[in-house]
Amino acid sequence: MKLPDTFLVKMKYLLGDAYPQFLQSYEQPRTAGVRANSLKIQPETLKEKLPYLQENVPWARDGFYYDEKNHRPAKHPCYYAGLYYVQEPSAMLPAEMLHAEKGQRVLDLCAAPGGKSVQIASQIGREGLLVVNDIHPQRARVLLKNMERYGVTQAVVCNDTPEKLAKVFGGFFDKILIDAPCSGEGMFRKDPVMANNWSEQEVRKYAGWQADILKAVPALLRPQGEIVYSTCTFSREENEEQIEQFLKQHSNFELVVKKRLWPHMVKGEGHFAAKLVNQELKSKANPRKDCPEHGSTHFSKTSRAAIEEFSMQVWGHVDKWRSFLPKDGQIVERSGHIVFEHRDLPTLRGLKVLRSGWLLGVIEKSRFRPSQAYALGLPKEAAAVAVQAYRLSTDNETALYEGIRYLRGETIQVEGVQWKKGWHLVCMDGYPLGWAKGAGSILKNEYPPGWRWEDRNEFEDR
Ligand SMILES: C[S@@+](CC[C@H](N)C(=O)[O-])C[C@H]1O[C@@H](n2cnc3c(N)ncnc32)[C@H](O)[C@@H]1O
Repeated sequence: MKLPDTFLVKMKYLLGDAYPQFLQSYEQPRTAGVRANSLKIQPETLKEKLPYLQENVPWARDGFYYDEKNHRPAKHPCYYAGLYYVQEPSAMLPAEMLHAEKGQRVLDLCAAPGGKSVQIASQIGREGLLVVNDIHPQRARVLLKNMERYGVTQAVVCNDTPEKLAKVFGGFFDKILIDAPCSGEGMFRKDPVMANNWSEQEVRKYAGWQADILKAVPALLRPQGEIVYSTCTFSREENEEQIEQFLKQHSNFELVVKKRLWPHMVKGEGHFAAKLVNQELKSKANPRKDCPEHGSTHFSKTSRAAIEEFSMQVWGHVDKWRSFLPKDGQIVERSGHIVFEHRDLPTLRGLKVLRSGWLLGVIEKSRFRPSQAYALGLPKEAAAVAVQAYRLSTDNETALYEGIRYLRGETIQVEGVQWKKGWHLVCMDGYPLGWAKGAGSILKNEYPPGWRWEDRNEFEDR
């Protein structure tokens, strides 16, 4: 692999005696990993489903290595059910270091495509509130889809600047992850194109962006709150020097821990992560909004009746749909969209928001049409008690192929089976996968076009 000369000179200076081992690491294959989505499945159960998973990633409880030459985990129906994320093992470190707790309010500031966001979502569970943001509109859309695929029900997906977020979420967050855009030196083995694009000028450009992003962070954090700053690059300008500069400007912050993952020392690519804590006990400038006002929202009688009719079809009871909602929130209706929103959410006016909460579905001609996000955010129990369901399994080749046919959008027909009218929940191994509509001898496929099984997969992480 050809690496830029100036990069090698810098690395030699940075690593000293360890430089030859570092160079040797480029002769080794890159590493690949999968992380169980513990919102849906425990890592041990996932290992039973994907027996080719190897040992645990040492710094990530839910992460496993796998051999990417022989296996493609993203080509499996359970991947479409959101049971796991394909993620480079070192990229699992920052969210692990952030260590968010159940019920906390967390911001993932530079979040797309969302590998770390999904990891944080598992930590805070269905009681927490996760705001994820990315400045790039197209990447923010992929981020939204990933949040939906992984069944994150308590998320707000934004596409705005850190400064604008700070105006709305002053002093709001318990924890913030800043997984900054960077020159990607740690990813050269994974993505050699990045090595071709590297220059010292690029490093300086990213360092400037990182400093700008960090400026907005203190205003977003509550007193005693914590942040993790991370990159997948080696340069001091983008790592230690950013932290030093930040600490100089904000004397109330303290560095708690700093970690580098080197490809010659661990089984993973290069990464940097540092955790800082805001020592302030009280902030007058940014009082935490504990009593948020909600915008004018309503849930009309017609919409309620429509969702009850749907609930009757799928679960045999008009009120059953309510039992699958998280505790801390309310149903809101905006322009026919039925959304479950977290109780703590402030007014988001002025922000570019792609989604605030869990989109259950839309009202069309007085009928409720469930969303794909609704199916994937439902707990396993909702599939177990469904009275109208198409239950698929990965147990044998034929059943597995049936699942793939559903994911490709094909109409379902099973010899001798008549499907009741109305909505059916399609499940894979007991996990919700999507919706279909009964119509006598056929089950009409309602798996959305933008989500279908394709050979190339836009969701694979870097
Ligand atoms: C390293 S990537 C994030 C990877 C992501 N955390 C993950 O684990 O999937 C950095 C992201 O920051 C975004 N970005 C760049 N400048 C930004 C800014 N000023 N504010 C917010 N996001 C920004 C980029 O679009 C990019 O998606």
